[in-house]
Amino acid sequence: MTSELIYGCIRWKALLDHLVARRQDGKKRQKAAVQVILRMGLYQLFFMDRVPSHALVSECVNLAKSRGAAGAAGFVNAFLRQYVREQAETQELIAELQENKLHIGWSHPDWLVNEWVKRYGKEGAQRLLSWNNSPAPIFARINRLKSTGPTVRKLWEHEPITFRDVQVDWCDSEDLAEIKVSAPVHSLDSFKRGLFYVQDPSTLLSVKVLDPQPGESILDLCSAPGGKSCYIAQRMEDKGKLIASDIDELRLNVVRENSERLGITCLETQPASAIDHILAGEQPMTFDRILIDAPCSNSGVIRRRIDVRWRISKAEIAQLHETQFGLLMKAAKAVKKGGIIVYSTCSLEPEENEHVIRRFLKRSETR
Ligand SMILES: C[S@@+](CC[C@H](N)C(=O)[O-])C[C@H]1O[C@@H](n2cnc3c(N)ncnc32)[C@H](O)[C@@H]1O
Repeated sequence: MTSELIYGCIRWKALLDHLVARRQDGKKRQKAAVQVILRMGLYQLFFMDRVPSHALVSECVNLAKSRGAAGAAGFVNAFLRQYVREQAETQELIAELQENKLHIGWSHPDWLVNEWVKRYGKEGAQRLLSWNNSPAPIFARINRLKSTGPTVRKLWEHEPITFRDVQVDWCDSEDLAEIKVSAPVHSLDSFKRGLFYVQDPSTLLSVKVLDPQPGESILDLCSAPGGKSCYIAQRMEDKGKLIASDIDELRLNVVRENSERLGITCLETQPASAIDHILAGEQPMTFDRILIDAPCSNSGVIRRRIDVRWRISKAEIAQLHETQFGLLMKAAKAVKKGGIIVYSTCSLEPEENEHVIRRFLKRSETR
């Protein structure tokens, strides 16, 4: 309930702030604490059905009193009560905003919505915006290096976890399940024993395309926290050499923890600077296959990374394009003749995807 309230207020911030602002009569914004309390009240009223309206109003008033905004308690009370009375009209207003002012109605940055409407049309953009605002399920990938799908499912029957099978074209259905856990995932014995990894099925697609084979040498250039590296190791049957690299050395610790928990032995972590060093040598080491799971705006995973929409900007996307292009150039130096490079992002923006590839191919043609 608490996390739903926090996530919901972040997701729907622009719409909730619009509902606050239209009652302000041109006055200045509320104090930060009051604004947050109003958002929480409105979110519960319009998006959660578990809290009776009288209870949420009195909770918000108490919060104002206990959070140094006692002077605003009367205002919070009157403000929320008016919305309780006008609940039906406000629902209609929200539906109208979702049709005609998409960035407010679906609570996304204006510039991003404009890009998506241009690219996907209004209906396509609305579907994407609505998807981004729906809570994301949790998935488990079974670790075949330690167990099998049926064995792990049997064990789960004795743990606080429910599951259902998941079918995708690019993965064996035995390997995937959607899970609901009523305790922290890391407290489960099956998790501690490394029998599964929490991972969205979409993240496995680039590894399937990479098609790593046992005995090969593979470089994962941007590997932290290790989701794809660990799946690469599984597909290599833990045989061969897998270098998991990243610019962030602290996050490489997490790759090591994950790979140890999953019982992987073919993986070795290396900071990005070490890869640069290897490539600068007289006879640089080269790899059969390289994955570049590039740092990106994450505009394609806003459903899961709920704060991303309020952090990304056009300028940042342009900067990311440069980093992504640089990584592709680095991979080109490190791949064996006839080897394979897979470039993937979690972004929907062409600047981070096809524009990077086109620039790379154009440059390669002229060499
Ligand atoms: C999308 S995440 C990788 C997710 C990872 N492949 C997984 O499946 O768990 C991108 C990673 O790129 C790393 N990164 C950013 N700039 C980098 C660079 N110039 N060289 C190498 N890694 C970089 C970030 O630290 C981040 O961990």
